[in-house]
Amino acid sequence: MSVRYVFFAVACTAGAPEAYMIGSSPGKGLGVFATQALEPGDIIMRDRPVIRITPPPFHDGIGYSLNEVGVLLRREFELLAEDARADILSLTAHMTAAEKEAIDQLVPIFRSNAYNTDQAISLFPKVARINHSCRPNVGYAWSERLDKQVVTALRPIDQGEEIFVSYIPLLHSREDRQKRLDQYGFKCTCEVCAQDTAGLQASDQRRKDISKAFSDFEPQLTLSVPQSKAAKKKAHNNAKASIQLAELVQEEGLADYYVTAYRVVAILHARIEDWKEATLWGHRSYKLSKMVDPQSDMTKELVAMTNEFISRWNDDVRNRSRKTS
Ligand SMILES: C[S@@+](CC[C@H](N)C(=O)[O-])C[C@H]1O[C@@H](n2cnc3c(N)ncnc32)[C@H](O)[C@@H]1O
Repeated sequence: MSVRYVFFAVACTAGAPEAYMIGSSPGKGLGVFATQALEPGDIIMRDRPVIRITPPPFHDGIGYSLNEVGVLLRREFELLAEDARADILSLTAHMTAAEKEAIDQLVPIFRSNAYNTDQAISLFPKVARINHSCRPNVGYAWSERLDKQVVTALRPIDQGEEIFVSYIPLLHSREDRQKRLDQYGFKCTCEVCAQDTAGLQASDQRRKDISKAFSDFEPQLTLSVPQSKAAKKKAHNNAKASIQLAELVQEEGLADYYVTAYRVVAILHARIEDWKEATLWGHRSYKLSKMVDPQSDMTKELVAMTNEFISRWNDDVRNRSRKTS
């Protein structure tokens, strides 16, 4: 990838060199690029919020009152030092014609760049430079303990490759994804959206199939083992089909969804008491979940669940060896 790098704001402190730099991304303004080859699980950046607000009440069908958000933002902004204010005002924002005329552009800046962080909404000056892709290569998680947003590689990334997150849920057709991205004011030209018609149709179909499989499997995601003959047969078919789901997610390169897909495969194999496969997929899901957020409820659930599968697998092996001896 040939990119003309624009070096700026690369903090050079003692310790490991930064794994990223901010540079120009053709057609997308600025973007974030890997300064070294990265492996899944490598942490790319930890960024502290420059502004964090607890949002006003959310009104169904309307959303947040922009006036109320504006007041909260202005209050926080006024407390900041000059350079922090300049950082915020330099961020890219999609604005309506009326907003362009307005003196206060904090709301559109926040809307285009902020992330949900537990009960709050936060603006991170470096994370805000990460562009969107419908096939992102990094994940992110808010760490209350560190007071930072942590960005982690989800798959191998080459030196110089651009880092992409996803701004939207991805299990939708290109047309539907574009509708959601309209609020950011750009037409997505990521590697998925830039494919030819045949490639796009295949991608849309895969995402539709993945989404359908997730909702079809949802009611089956309990750890109780089916008892009737018919239910057992269905559970075997589901376990088989869940492997196809994991393969489909991998084929589409949806690294954001690996944890969820592998968890489904693990649970559906537990329902047919295939403890070896349940353990294998449970481990896969856990490892990826831990990379992005070691403290998340999902990671904790996967530890407990996979340990249960291991213990069942152990029992199975012991029982079998008792029978044969
Ligand atoms: C959160 S900012 C990302 C950083 C931004 N490129 C910058 O220069 O500061 C979001 C804005 O980046 C641009 N952008 C992000 N992803 C893009 C994409 N896939 N294609 C085109 N523009 C994109 C859009 O202008 C969008 O409103």
